[in-house]
Amino acid sequence: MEIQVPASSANLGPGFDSIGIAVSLYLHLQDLGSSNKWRVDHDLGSLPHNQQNMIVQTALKLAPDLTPRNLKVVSDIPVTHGLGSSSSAIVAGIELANQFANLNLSAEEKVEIASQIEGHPDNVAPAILGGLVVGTNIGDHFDAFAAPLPPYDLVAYIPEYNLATKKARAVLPNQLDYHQSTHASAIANTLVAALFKKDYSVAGELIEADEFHEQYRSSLVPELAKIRQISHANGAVATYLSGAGPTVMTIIDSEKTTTFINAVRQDKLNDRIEVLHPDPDGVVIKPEP
Ligand SMILES: Nc1ncnc2c1ncn2[C@@H]1O[C@H](COP(=O)(O)OP(=O)(O)OP(=O)(O)O)[C@@H](O)[C@H]1O
Ligand SMILES: N[C@@H](CCO)C(=O)O
Repeated sequence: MEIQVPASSANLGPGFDSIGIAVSLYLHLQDLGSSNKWRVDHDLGSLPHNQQNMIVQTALKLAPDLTPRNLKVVSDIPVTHGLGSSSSAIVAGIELANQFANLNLSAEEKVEIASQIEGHPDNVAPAILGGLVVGTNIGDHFDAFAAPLPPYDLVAYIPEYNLATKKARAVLPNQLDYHQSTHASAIANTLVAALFKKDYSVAGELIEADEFHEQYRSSLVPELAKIRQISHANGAVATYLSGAGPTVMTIIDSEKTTTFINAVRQDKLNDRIEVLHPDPDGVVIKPEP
């Protein structure tokens, strides 16, 4: 049995902590059978190989008596880079418990549990449901709704350096001025309407009008301003900071992607670039090959 979880790109500008899209990079979790203690094979750097691994920790939160297993993780999702690596691990752990403890969780229950663990639904909800998702917590429960899939390429510029979400949240202000917060919220509300109406010209403008987080984080990610400028010159829909960064995401018509990437390279921006697509499926269970 293999569990496949997509990466996710959160915020889309003003959708801070509430909007995210599943994208075509994947974490694959293979079950290699039961064991006397938990073992997680992976080549993802310093992440734990034992019970402390976030995937196992999440599974044990749901099913504390789960029999230990040998697991293998293969993932294209860069860790601490703003593409939802922690959410992919949490969702894989929930699915692991779901499968081996026969929890029979519905998709809604998985979103609820994953959002409680992560604290906000913007990465976990698309990683579970697939596609573009808008959601938040109301009281003690989470609601999430799927919006139409944008028919564009998502070009991820992935700087080499890491940026932990904790560090990128620490630079945010403790308070926002009343008028600034109502305007920031109005921008986000109008973005959601434009996304559901598939008016991507207006949506692009609103994605770049964020007043919640990018201005505070931009000094941590100098590539954001540079790539935004290049994307404007190349007719992109919008460029935004993916999740907490440092990945910079550009939404662009596929016919313009190659020219845009060439322009990025000409500007001596030499880090990893991935041309991604919205993932419509979310977490998927695959039988043994
Ligand atoms: N494949 C994995 N297996 C186990 N734990 C993981 C895995 N990927 C990520 N993690 C955990 O998630 C942490 C990174 O989470 P963090 O929220 O800082 O970054 P991110 O999820 O990649 O970015 P963002 O939330 O901005 O999209 C890692 O330090 C590790 O603890
Ligand atoms: N909405 C979150 C996404 C990363 O977890 C943030 O920007 O901090």
